Amino acid sequence: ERTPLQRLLEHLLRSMEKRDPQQFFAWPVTDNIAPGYSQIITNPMDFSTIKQKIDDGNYQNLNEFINDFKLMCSNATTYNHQDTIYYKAAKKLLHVGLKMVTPEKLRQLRS
Ligand SMILES: NC(=O)c1ccc2nc(N)sc2c1
Repeated sequence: ERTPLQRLLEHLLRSMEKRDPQQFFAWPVTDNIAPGYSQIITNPMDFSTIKQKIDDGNYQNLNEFINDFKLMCSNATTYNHQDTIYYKAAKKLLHVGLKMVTPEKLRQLRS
């Protein structure tokens, strides 16, 4: 059975995933597609891992979820050069995702 927090996080995750249509952030990045990734990025994160953590009841609050979202985006801006589609997508996704969790947006969800 879903706790209220799990239901909120599932909703936010689905909304964030919709803003990643190319699925750059859907799965863990492999060294095959991104040479040297595992040496450069010490704390990988992706939407499928976030989903599993929600399902496992791993997040104690909204901020822990937001921190993983920020980590996912910052990993992409760390590994990928500024002129890549991945870097640009990460910047946009971060901005859009954080707008979803403003107090105003959260209040609309509660009512
Ligand atoms: N999330 C990422 O940083 C990411 C995703 C996909 C991808 N595909 C490549 N060829 S490099 C790369 C990086």
